[in-house]
Amino acid sequence: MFHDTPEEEKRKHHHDLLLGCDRIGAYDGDALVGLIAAFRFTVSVPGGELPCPGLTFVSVAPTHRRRGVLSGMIAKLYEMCREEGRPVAALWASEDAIYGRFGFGPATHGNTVEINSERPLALRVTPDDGPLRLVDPADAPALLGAYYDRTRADRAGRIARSEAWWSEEWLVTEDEEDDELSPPRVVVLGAGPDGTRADATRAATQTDGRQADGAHTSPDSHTSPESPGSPDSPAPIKGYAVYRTKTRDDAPGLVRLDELEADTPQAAAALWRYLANIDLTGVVRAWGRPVDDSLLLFAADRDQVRVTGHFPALWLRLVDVRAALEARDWAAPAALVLEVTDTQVPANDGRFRLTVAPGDATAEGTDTPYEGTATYTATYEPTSAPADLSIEVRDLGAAYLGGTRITAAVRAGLATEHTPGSAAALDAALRTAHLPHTADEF
Ligand SMILES: CC(=O)SCCNC(=O)CCNC(=O)[C@H](O)C(C)(C)COP(=O)(O)OP(=O)(O)OC[C@H]1O[C@@H](n2cnc3c(N)ncnc32)[C@H](O)[C@@H]1OP(=O)(O)O
Repeated sequence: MFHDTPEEEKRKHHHDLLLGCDRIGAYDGDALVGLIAAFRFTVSVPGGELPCPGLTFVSVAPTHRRRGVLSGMIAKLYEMCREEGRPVAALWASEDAIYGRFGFGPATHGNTVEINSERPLALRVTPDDGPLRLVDPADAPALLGAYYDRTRADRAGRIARSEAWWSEEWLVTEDEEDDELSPPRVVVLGAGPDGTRADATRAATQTDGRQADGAHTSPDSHTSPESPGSPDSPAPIKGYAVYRTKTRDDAPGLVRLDELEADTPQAAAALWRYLANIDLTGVVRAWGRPVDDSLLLFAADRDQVRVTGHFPALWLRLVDVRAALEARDWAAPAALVLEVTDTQVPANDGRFRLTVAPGDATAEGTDTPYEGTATYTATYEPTSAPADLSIEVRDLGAAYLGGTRITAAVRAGLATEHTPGSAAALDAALRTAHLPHTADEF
C-alpha cells in the first residue's frame, strides 16, 4: 500500500493487528480491491469517553483507484457506526487532502519540540525532587498503564491503551522507523520499587551520575503500604517518560522522547531536566507534544526549547452529530440553531437547536471542565427555525474536542455566522481546560 514490502515478522504483526480490527472489504469478483480496518478504540471526550473506530490500513488497489471504492467503504462504515451506537470515528491521515470530503476534521494537533541540551536546561520552576527510577520496559505497561488510565480523562482525544498496545506499540524493542535508536527506556518519578527512598535514589544514580541531585526523595514521597511498588502492585508515580537514545560521531547524541506525562509542572520539570542531562547526548527531540505543553512556558530560555513543527494529529468524524454533542460535557451555557452540512450522512444534515444548560456535575463518570465549576450538558433537536450559524460537519468535528475555534472557521470563511456572537458563544461552550491531545498514531 505504501510501496514497502514488510518483512515476515512485520507482516505477521500487521496480520495480528488486522484480526483484532473491524474490517470492510471491497471486492471485484473474488478479488479484494479495497480495505478499511478499524481498531475498536475508546477515546476520551470532554467529561467522558466514547467508543470510536480508529481507521487504519485504508487502501484501494492501484488498478481500482478513483472509481469510488473508498467512498463506498466509508459509507458502509458510517452505516455500521450509526447502527452500533458509535457516534465518532477517527484516523491519522497519510495525506491531509483525502479525508475532509468524508467529513473528518483535524481535532487534535501536536508539536515537535527540540531542546538544545548541550547546556543545562534553564527552568522557571523548581523540579520535583522525588526519586527517579529506570523501569524494565517489560514491567512498564502495568506501572505506566495505571498512571495513564488515571489521567487519561484530563485531556480529550486520548485513546485507551490495552497492555498489548503498550508492549507492542509503545515499548517495542526496535523502533519501526530508525533502527539506530536504542530500545525504549522508561523513567518514572515517584516511589522506588519497594516504596523506599534508598532504592529509588540508588537506581537513578546508577543510570545517570549527573542526575543524583534530582534523585533525592522528598518527605512526601509515596510510601503507602497499599503501594509496595512491585509490577503486580505498582507504587503510585508522579510522572514518567519513555525515550530512546542514539549516539553519533558526527553530531550530538540524541534523546528521542516518545512520551512524557506528569501530575504537576514540578514533576514535568524533573523529567525534562533528567532527559536534558543524559550523558553523551546534546539534543532532546520530542514528537507529538501537546500544543499547550507547560514546558513551553516554564522553559526559561525559549532559544533552548524550540517548537520545530506543528501538525494535525487525530482527525475526527462526527458520524452521529446529535449523539456526539449530547455525550460530551460543556463549559458554558449556549442556545443556538446550527445549520449543519453533511453530504454523506443525511441524518446529520439540516437545522438543529442546540441547547446547553447546567447539568448534573455530580453524576458518576462526569468531570467538570474547570475544577470547582458546574458542568453543562446539551440537547440537540431538529428545528425549522432560522439558523444562527451554518457549518460543515468536518469543521464541527474539528472543534468538538475543544481544540479548534468556531470563530476561526468563521473568520476563514468556512462557517457563516447569521447571528453575531453565536460562534463565540459556541466556542465558550466547547472550551476545555486543556487542549485535546493524541499521542497514539495508528
Ligand atoms: C487512515 C489511513 O489509513 S490513511 C492511508 C490512506 N491510504 C493511502 O494513502 C494508500 C494509497 N492510496 C489509496 O489506496 C487510495 O488512493 C485511497 C484509499 C486514498 C483513495 O481510494 P479511491 O478508491 O481512489 O477513492 P475514491 O475513488 O472513493 O475517491 C473519492 C474522492 O476522494 C478523492 N481522493 C482520493 N484519494 C485522494 C488523494 N490521495 N488526495 C486527494 N484526493 C483524493 C478522489 O479524487 C475523489 O474525489 P471526487 O469525489 O471529487 O472525485
